[in-house]
Amino acid sequence: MPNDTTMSTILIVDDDEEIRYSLGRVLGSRGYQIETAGSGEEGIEKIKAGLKPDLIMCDVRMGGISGIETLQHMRSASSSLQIVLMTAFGTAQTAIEAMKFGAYDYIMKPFDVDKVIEIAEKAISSSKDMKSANKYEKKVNYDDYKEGIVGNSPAMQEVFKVIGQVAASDATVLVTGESGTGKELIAKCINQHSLRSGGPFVAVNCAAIPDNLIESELFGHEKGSFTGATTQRIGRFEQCDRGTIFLDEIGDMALATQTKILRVLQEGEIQRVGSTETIKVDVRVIAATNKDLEKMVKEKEFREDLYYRLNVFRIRVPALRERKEDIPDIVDFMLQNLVKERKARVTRVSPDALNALVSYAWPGNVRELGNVVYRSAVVAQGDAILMKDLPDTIRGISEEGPVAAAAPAVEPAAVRAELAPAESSPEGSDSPEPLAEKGAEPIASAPAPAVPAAEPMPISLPAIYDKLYHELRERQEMRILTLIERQMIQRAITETGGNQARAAEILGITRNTLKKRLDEYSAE
Ligand SMILES: Nc1ncnc2c1ncn2[C@@H]1O[C@H](COP(=O)(O)OP(=O)(O)OP(=O)(O)O)[C@@H](O)[C@H]1O
Repeated sequence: MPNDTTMSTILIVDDDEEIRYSLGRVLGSRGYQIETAGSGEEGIEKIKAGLKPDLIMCDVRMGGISGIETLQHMRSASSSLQIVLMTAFGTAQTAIEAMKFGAYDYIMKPFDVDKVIEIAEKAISSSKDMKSANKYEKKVNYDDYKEGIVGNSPAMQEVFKVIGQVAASDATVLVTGESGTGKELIAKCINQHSLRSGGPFVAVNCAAIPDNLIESELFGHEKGSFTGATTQRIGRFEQCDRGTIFLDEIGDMALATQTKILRVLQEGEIQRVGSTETIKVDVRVIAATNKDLEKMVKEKEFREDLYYRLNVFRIRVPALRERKEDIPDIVDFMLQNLVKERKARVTRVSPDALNALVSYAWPGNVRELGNVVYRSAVVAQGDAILMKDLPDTIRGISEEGPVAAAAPAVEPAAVRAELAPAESSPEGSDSPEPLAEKGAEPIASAPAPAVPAAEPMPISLPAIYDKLYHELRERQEMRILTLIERQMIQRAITETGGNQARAAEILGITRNTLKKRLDEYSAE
């Protein structure tokens, strides 16, 4: 007998009286209160009349409106309702539709009694989690954060004060902090509040550009100045005349280029590569680094004079683990953003999931948090992220055993926003047949190719892979899927140091399939 089923009600919607009876008996014997309806319309009427089931088990094919239509109606009536669809005719289309419109699960008739009970128990427990997440109110007013920087912690308030002090001046600012803490956001914010806000803001990641190209990138070049310079090129400094240039990862800049940056700061002029002509530029420089520049100066890896020039004002952005109290607000802000920008249906986080997010150490800082929130919103089935939707590392489960939390969790304050339309929300789905085109078994893990602006993510992302699989198959673009699959396989091989058994395990395919694919690639 499951725990605490006394208050749990299951509504069975099926036009087959026998199914209503037998399912009702099985679930009733587990202590659930059973309600039945002989059609989708009758089910909807019962909900309208005030019935509040914890779970609806609904047939897909019925006389009158279909199970999918019933699901859509009921979803819009209550976001925490869990709905399991049942069918004797399992097609890929129906399964995809069911999950897309937010079914908790999809089961085939004839039923395996144990399976039905297991699904019902899980769905009801998930419904309870969602209800408990319901009482939380929206934490942040999205429109108050036009700059996209959220943070009420004393540490971030200090950062905001310095931004306010330096913004209006033309002073050079050095922003320091670990990767993903929001240094670029802060640079943008300084620009927005400066007298140059109408001018261009150009960000250059110095670490991403090879040493031999960085000067041409920053200062431009003349035609023929080096092999490959077939046309004249205007550099970033010239492009952002009267604006602000953000030199990210300045600690990775070669000493020769550092000298030229110093000249811009001192003289306000540049020379294109291959030219002796000096060009005046009016550019404010904001630089950022996650390196210890003082140490680099001591070790003669960074020019001391440039360091002093850049360090006129310094903003140190605290790591996320130093301002855990900001996490609920940032999560709320990110979810509101997902609802707004991507029509996500997830608007909340259950208290225990939020607690786990707050407890985690976030080595990748806010960027990592953003990736986790997005990933979890994709796999979440209702309108709330639950504990089960979080990656294992955040839940404290890793291959090495539980992950130590960096600091005690703050009181879980959670997040709530207005209900968003569900149509184009990110879907989680149990793909019935990924890789079916090739007659192989599904790959259950993937990087995050469906997330345009996201950063590199762990490779175990079944829901995103599945979503992509169905979308691409619908558009008959299996070639793209093949390319993605290839990337996944290569990444798994690299990450496991060439261990095929482990790579196959991560990818969720057999070793034979992996071998077959690798043979195909090497035959090309
Ligand atoms: N306080 C914040 N509130 C909301 N979102 C934030 C905050 N700080 C950072 N982000 C988000 O986190 C991501 C990383 O931020 P950003 O690129 O500014 O970090 P960074 O420190 O410049 O990273 P890197 O050192 O790798 O260049 C971005 O998507 C940004 O919008």
